Amino acid sequence: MSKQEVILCESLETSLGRAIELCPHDKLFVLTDEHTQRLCLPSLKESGLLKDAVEICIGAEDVHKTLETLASVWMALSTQGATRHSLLINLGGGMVTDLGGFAAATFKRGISYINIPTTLLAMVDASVGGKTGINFNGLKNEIGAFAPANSVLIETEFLRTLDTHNFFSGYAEMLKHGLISNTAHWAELLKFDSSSIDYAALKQLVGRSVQVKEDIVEQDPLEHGIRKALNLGHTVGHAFESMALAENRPVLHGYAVAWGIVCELYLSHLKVGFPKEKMRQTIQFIKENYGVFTFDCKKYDQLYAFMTHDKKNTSGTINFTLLKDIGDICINQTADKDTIFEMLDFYRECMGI
Ligand SMILES: NC(=O)c1ccc[n+]([C@@H]2O[C@H](COP(=O)([O-])OP(=O)(O)OC[C@H]3O[C@@H](n4cnc5c(N)ncnc54)[C@H](O)[C@@H]3O)[C@@H](O)[C@H]2O)c1
Ligand SMILES: O=C(O)C(=O)C[C@@H](O)[C@H](O)[C@H](O)COP(=O)(O)O
Ligand SMILES: [Zn+2]
Repeated sequence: MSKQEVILCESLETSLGRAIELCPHDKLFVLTDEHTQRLCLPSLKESGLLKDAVEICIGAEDVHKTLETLASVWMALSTQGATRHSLLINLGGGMVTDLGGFAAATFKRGISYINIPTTLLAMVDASVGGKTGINFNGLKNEIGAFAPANSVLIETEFLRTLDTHNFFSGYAEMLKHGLISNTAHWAELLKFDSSSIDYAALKQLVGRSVQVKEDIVEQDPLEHGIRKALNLGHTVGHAFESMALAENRPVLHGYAVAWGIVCELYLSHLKVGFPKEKMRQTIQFIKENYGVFTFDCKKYDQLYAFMTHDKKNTSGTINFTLLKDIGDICINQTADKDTIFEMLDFYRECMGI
């Protein structure tokens, strides 16, 4: 898989002009969602680089990361003259870069695309590394492909319009990157002052966080091994997210991951000795900033069933990525049903539900 270019932009206009030049094309398309069309596209159009672009706009949020929305993007490309030599620019959060990336990967068996992430989560995680796809059959990212963008252009100025909930959603993936990298990065993340954001400092943090992901993806682009580190918190987090979708109370991805990290740090402590004090500090940060996903023990079997669909699983065994310590990653860890239920008991006890 070709290594993609990830740029922490000083000038988005300059970086975009160069990225477009690197992708010779016959027609240009720009995919936004209904919010990024209003909030992010106008500043991009001022550059003149998109003057001939065909705009495609889809509904916002994960509830639109569906086959129906994907088909609408395929239809727009097909009816508005896209060819195998056309170029797609995805301007949005992870929903847009996941769905748009998969649309690009599948239209005429694949066209080039550029990601311009506009949420914190997309900047540090979703837009990088080539995981694309949609939710299907009530399951997160059930359909998709590994298809990296040609270029990823990170412009942190877009974060100035991002609401607090979505800021913290992305921050959860940064916390995950801190936990899988080193104690200094983890400690820095726990003490960031989110009440009055220093955007220059945030840009540096974004750079460090996306580098953690880039380094892992470069070692294992197709998730045969160490890339499973990036899935810390997701075995449980995706089950929470799928249950929330099924109960029509959708939660932001990062919140599900944060609550999943509570569970999987407990499992890490129980099975591979993750230090209790670091677990306590991390859980305290999550409790203070992420609220709680509520369910009772009658839901354990359904959560367990969701976990059996996790793409990391092999031969029917639920797979977890755990930590012996910060930065000390244990992939391909398993737990029996009783232990998983004990983990869910711990979550409910420590989150007070
Ligand atoms: N492919 C990957 O490696 C990867 C990694 C992490 C998450 N994901 C996926 O990413 C999705 C979550 O991404 P997300 O959190 O970016 O959600 P999102 O794309 O739904 O964006 C969240 C909300 O923020 C709005 N928004 C976007 N940019 C904005 C801006 N600059 N200012 C104001 N509002 C803005 C959007 O319109 C939307 O309403 C999930 O589907 C998750 O599964 C994928
Ligand atoms: O890039 C990866 O690898 C990740 O696991 C990043 C995750 O934060 C992201 O949510 C990803 O979409 C989850 O992958 P999945 O294979 O569990 O769907
Ligand atoms: Zn994630």
